[in-house]
Amino acid sequence: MQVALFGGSFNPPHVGHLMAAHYVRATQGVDEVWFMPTFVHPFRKATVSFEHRVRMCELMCQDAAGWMRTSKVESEVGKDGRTVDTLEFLRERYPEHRFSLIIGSDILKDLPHWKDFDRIERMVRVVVLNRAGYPAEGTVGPPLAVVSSTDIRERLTRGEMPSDLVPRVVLDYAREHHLYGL
Ligand SMILES: Nc1ncnc2c1ncn2[C@@H]1O[C@H](COP(=O)(O)OP(=O)(O)OP(=O)(O)O)[C@@H](O)[C@H]1O
Ligand SMILES: O=C(O)c1ccc[n+]([C@@H]2O[C@H](COP(=O)([O-])O)[C@@H](O)[C@H]2O)c1
Repeated sequence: MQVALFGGSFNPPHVGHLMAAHYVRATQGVDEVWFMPTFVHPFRKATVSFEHRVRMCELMCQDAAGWMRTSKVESEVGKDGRTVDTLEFLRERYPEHRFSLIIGSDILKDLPHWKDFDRIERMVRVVVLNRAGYPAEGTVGPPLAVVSSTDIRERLTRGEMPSDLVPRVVLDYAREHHLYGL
């Protein structure tokens, strides 16, 4: 089975992530897309708890007939959240799967600070999505969705309800658990 891994903070997950997963499944020859919320972010990004972000991703995946999944693997690797270590762990756990890694073009600038990105490229196919506002060479597909978790958190802080940017089930969960000042 071909699996595309989509790591991120997902704080909260939004329609940009959803569109990206659909795009990859539709065009990149993969059977499944696995969202992998960060447990320890290598750059120490502050977020709501891992459990809340996992639950929001699970809710976002629930309509996708099984091909879109949420993995808690980052909490099992037991290191400092480096993607290369997660890939090693997954390859050992699922030797029968072929993995690829999805990243948005906004994080190309960070790659020099990643651990062993050259090794990652040797281990898996890296699919760089063309994130709207971050044009770069080597990306695939059209610009995707002007939406970010930062913008959503800011809107919520201002008392706006970004119901066109966040899946309804995710927003309902955030409201129920009083996340992001709701
Ligand atoms: N709108 C989008 N289009 C394409 N890729 C995206 C989009 N939003 C996020 N991504 C990609 O999804 C992955 C996880 O992103 P993340 O969870 O950090 O979302 P974000 O919206 O960038 O969050 P924040 O604003 O908090 O940094 C990254 O590889 C990122 O590049
Ligand atoms: O491996 C690394 O060194 C590394 C450094 C920074 C970020 N990452 C991964 O990049 C993914 C996207 O992160 P972010 O900041 O966009 O939420 C997420 O899966 C992180 O674990 C990985």
